[in-house]
Amino acid sequence: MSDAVTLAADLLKEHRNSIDRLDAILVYTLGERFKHTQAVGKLKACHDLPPSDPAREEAQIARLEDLAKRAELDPEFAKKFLNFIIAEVIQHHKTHQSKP
Ligand SMILES: O=C(O)C(=O)C[C@]1(C(=O)O)C=C[C@@H](O)C=C1
Repeated sequence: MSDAVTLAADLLKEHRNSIDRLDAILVYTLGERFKHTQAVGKLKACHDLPPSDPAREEAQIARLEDLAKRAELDPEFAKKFLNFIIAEVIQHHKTHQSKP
């Protein structure tokens, strides 16, 4: 193998190691987030509160778009990602509320 090919292979390996480490952080972070939203779901079910809170979501999206810009992440992607997670949380809340 030429030096250039070896170097490229080493760099690819390093990037993939970083990607695997960051994917693990994402999964553990999401796990932590879902623990909190599960607790919120129980509170909402106990106190007859609506599963979704559009005003809160609006504030969260605005904050995340700002963070994304600072982190050099596409703000549209950040928004879609948060909306995807929140939609899942709302489904969990609804499931809680439908249980007697
Ligand atoms: O903060 C709440 O009230 C939640 O239920 C949590 C959460 C979220 O996942 O961040 C989910 C649904 C709401 O519409 C707003 C936010």
